[in-house]
Amino acid sequence: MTGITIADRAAELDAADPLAHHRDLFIGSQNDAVRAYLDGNSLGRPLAVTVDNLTSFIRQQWAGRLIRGWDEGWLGVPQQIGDQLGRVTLGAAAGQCIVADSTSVLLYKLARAAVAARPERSEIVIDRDNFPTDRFIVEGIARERNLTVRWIDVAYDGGATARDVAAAVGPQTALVLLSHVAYRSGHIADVPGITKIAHDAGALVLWDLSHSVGSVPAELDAWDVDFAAGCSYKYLNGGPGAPAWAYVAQRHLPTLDQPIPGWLGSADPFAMGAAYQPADGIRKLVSGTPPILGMLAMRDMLNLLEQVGMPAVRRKSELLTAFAIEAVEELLTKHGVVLASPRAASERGGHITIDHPAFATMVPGLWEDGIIPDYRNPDGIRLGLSPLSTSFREVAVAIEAIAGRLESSTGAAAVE
Ligand SMILES: Cc1ncc(COP(=O)(O)O)c(C=O)c1O
Ligand SMILES: Nc1c(O)cccc1C(=O)C[C@H](N)C(=O)O
Repeated sequence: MTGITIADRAAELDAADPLAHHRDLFIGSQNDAVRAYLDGNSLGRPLAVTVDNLTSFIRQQWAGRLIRGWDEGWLGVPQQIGDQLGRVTLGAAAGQCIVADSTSVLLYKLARAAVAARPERSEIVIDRDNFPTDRFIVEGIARERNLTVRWIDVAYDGGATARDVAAAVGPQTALVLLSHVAYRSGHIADVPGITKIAHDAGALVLWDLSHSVGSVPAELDAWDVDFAAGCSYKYLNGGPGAPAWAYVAQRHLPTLDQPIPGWLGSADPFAMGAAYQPADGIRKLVSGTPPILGMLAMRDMLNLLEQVGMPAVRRKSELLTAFAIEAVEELLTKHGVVLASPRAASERGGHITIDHPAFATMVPGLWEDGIIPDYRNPDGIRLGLSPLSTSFREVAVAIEAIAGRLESSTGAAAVE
């Protein structure tokens, strides 16, 4: 025992954090009623600048330009933000990313397009611990197209590995759908290694980047990824229900056959033509009218991420999760709490999960006390640490609060 408490360590780390001042840019970060917000991996905080930018869009663009706004630039916004996203955090050259729909709908469109591109093959590979929407969509497509789902089992504190995928793929694999960062354990998949294994088997890959985008940098072009999609309301701070984004590698764009051909993804929407003729580039993934208001907040966060740079964001993220693990080991392990996330920083994304049977009923009380993590079945508390808006102090406050509740429920009979 050094005599240094977890709260002291947090204060030291906050004082040494070169990114600490960015926290003040987020509305609510100084609100004392929320003592620790550790769910920015589910819904990021709003940036203050977003209030001004949304207000000015409504006053000047919407009210001022009215229907003329579409011709004057709104139709290009999904692709402009997509290009910025590609440049800032996805490692994707322009023309391959677009903002549209929800992540669920984009995963459906991309997975359907992928299996259509491998018509002679009969299997889709996915892991059993993938986020429910990913699994449900794969099962739905399998039913629609008479395909088989080949499931990969993963460890509770891990995710699908290259070895798992090598054992699962074969001449019948049309598509492998996996998450870059696992929504529960936070495990980072070996995207380039797994993509190569899938390609060597003749299959295509679709990566869900919902839990990495804006926190863990990606190199989609260099990793030779075929398709990717992800949420924008998590580390991209797009706000509740903000539209998702998709990536289609340039080489697939000419032949991509997406299953919801709508007028705004057609080559000449205002020709009001008799037959669907897809647009040339990534715009063919669009089906209907883009939700412009919903995608403006994400642009503000991308501007901030671009200014700070993803390497610095990732460094802070690694320090936050490392500190969270240190605090768990110091305060919670003695109460039987188990880390359900990888220990190696290089294998861990921006959140960690800790398991304990008491967690199933603990989270509502924590929320009432202004400590906001989330609960994930069967017995996990997930601590989501959003690099630019989470302080080390918040991590310490949350883990001390969890320790306090475990102590009172077990009569402080912890094993030292
Ligand atoms: C990994 C993952 N994929 C997909 C989704 C679904 O996103 P949406 O509800 O926007 O369709 C989520 C979050 O809800 C997620 O965490
Ligand atoms: N999208 C969400 C929602 O509409 C309500 C509550 C939570 C969410 C989430 O994003 C959950 C998140 N994808 C997760 O990993 O659990």
